[in-house]
Amino acid sequence: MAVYTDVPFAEAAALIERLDLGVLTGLRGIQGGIENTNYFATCEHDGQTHEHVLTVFERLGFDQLPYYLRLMQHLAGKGIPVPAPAADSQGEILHTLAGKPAAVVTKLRGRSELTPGVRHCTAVGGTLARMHLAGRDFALSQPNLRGLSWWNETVPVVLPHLSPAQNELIRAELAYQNHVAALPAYAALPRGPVHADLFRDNVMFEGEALTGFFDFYFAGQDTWLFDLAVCLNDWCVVHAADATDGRHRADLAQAFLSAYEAVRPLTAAERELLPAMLRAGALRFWLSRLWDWFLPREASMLQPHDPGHFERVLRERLARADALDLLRAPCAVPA
Ligand SMILES: Nc1ncnc2c1ncn2[C@@H]1O[C@H](COP(=O)(O)OP(=O)(O)O)[C@@H](O)[C@H]1O
Ligand SMILES: N[C@@H](CCOP(=O)(O)O)C(=O)O
Repeated sequence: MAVYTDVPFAEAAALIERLDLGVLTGLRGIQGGIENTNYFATCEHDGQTHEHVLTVFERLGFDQLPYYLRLMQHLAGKGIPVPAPAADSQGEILHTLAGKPAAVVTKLRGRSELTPGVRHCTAVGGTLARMHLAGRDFALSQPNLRGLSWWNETVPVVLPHLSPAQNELIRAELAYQNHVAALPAYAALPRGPVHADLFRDNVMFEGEALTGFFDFYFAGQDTWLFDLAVCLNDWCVVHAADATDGRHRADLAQAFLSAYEAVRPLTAAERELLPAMLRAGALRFWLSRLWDWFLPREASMLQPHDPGHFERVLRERLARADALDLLRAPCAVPA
């Protein structure tokens, strides 16, 4: 559980009232998450009980946050299932709590599915493609702040903590990703606002029905293919306690890709660069997990994710050409 900032109840209640969300009756720190402080806020409004999520942003500042919150507002307005930020009477959706930026968003129903099946992957793949298309006319722009520039800055910071073999792997992969980013095929990739962290724990389901994507606070302008690769690395792998090496599961990967392509078929450049982006997705999360592990912040309670998992995923993507061939195979696109 990550609760970096203890929000006084009275301060939260005043914000809830200002947002016309009723009377705050409960405020519970949320388990899970590593980036921000999150609370469930229970409110009584017109005799009904509603739940919202109150987030205090720990690393992101007032400059970057409008992008994420307006993106959620934009997507929600287009019917994509994402939490909608609550606005005050002036239309402002970015607020201040305990001296830090804060937001209140709608709580999604259901729970995350950590051992997804084909139907879950189908639902996420299709919704991801719809989200990409819905983001095309979003007016604001902000780079993916955990993209290549950040990798170039952060690899030297974590290098002193790595073994010689890890050192060699991460430097080689960084060099490869810089090379890929300079390719004409990379320049040709379609792009727009992407979630960039759409892991299993950032999607809610009721049974097999998807109720929404959340945690947009790593979103940014990037290639749609990178977003897809991040998902394939997390959703479509063997989810077993004894197999945490990131091997792809063909049925899940094909279901995810088919559903995605039923909405938006991949371009030739995307097919060519999917293996490179799968590696990029693995590097991105290996690096951020190393950074969180070796350079932790103060927190009331904090469980950093295991960096070793994404080191294994990266090694797996490098070693198993057959897994990449599987993903490059043409997918059935309904007429
Ligand atoms: N809009 C939401 N609806 C329902 N639950 C949410 C919502 N936002 C966050 N949560 C809950 O809070 C937990 C932590 O949120 P998350 O955004 O992943 O935190 P962090 O940004 O710190 O990584 C999630 O696992 C989920 O249970
Ligand atoms: N998904 C990332 C960590 C980001 O944390 P989140 O709880 O905000 O998704 C990872 O698994 O390393």
